[in-house]
Amino acid sequence: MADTRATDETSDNTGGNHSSGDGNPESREVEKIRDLKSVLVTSVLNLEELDVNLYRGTHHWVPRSRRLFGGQIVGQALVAAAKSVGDDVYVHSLHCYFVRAGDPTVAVLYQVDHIRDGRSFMVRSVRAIQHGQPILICQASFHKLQPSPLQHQFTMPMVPPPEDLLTEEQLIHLYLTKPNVPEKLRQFLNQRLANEVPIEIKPIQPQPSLRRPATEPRKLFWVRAQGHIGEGNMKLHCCVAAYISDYAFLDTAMLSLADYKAKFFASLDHSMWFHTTFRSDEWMLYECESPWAANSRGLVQGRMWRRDGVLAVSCSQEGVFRVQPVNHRNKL
Ligand SMILES: CC(C)(COP(=O)(O)OP(=O)(O)OC[C@H]1O[C@@H](n2cnc3c(N)ncnc32)[C@H](O)[C@@H]1OP(=O)(O)O)[C@@H](O)C(=O)NCCC(=O)NCCSC(=O)CC(=O)O
Repeated sequence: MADTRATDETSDNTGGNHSSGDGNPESREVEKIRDLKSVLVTSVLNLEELDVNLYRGTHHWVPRSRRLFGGQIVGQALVAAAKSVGDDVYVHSLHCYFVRAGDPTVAVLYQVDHIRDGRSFMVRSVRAIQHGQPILICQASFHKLQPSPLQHQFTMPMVPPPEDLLTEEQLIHLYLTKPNVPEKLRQFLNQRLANEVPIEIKPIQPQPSLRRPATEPRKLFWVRAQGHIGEGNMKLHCCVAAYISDYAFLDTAMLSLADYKAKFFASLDHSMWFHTTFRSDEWMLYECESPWAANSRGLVQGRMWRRDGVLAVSCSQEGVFRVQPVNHRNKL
């Protein structure tokens, strides 16, 4: 299982032709959009400095739950923490609790505490605040680069390259061209299309219908930030990865249960470990699995792979799930 190649990349696990664009007008349109600077950089993660160690963040996309997207709060908290450290240290891990639902109608304040500045490691604590109360507490630790001969990593799963797969959006368009799509499902899918989440996803095994069988709680998809970010700013790529890592992650735990839907679900905590350099605006394979669920909670673990097979980020999260049976006759 272990691959001692670790961070020195040479091969590409996905095979296939990796040139972007296939000459058709739709692909060219997508490439044009990709030339625009990512909204994650221009707006979502662009915090306003209010005072020393105090920042304000605003929102771009809000999920259907009408509570703030957890990835946005974690990403913004990491931006605030990273502003308080020098350019010679990089975030290597963060650990957060979502203690209250975020209110999408007001901005979020981020207050940074300097916990410790050591010789190799620096630790920061960030509180995200709305209405005078914390909605998230986050500890982030930063490390100087200290190369070592101790190196290993798991091997990236073999999957088709992103160029051979359709985006979620393209899959939905394709599905909607079919005759006899139930009205409720059509409405649901149209809502998905209206979603302005600044992330692109290409599922490895798409599930086109709401009515899916119970499966192993594991899924794989290619993911990247929408728009251009560019090389060079590793701090920023880590903050964008924090945003991305919470999207479509927690529902992995629901895959083992068919014929139920989550009446209420929310992430309780979120942890990340950053292993090496990567580009969050380039395709990364997100491997998500849930080793356990019971007692109205589920644990999910994720690995983000660079497409050359290097393990870039590991994540884990526990969520609360209140489920109820789906009445298919009414829904479809
Ligand atoms: C996790 C918490 C809800 C825990 O708070 P409480 O202990 O007060 O909550 P609670 O359990 O009493 O209630 C939560 C909801 O469950 C309902 N509820 C409670 N007991 C229940 C039961 N036995 N059966 C069915 N439902 C029940 C409540 O009415 C309420 O719904 P109702 O509220 O409808 O009345 C809170 O800490 C919180 O909101 N944290 C923030 C979580 C978050 O926003 N994470 C990031 C976004 S999620 C994300 O980003 C992932 C993603 O979207 O993919």
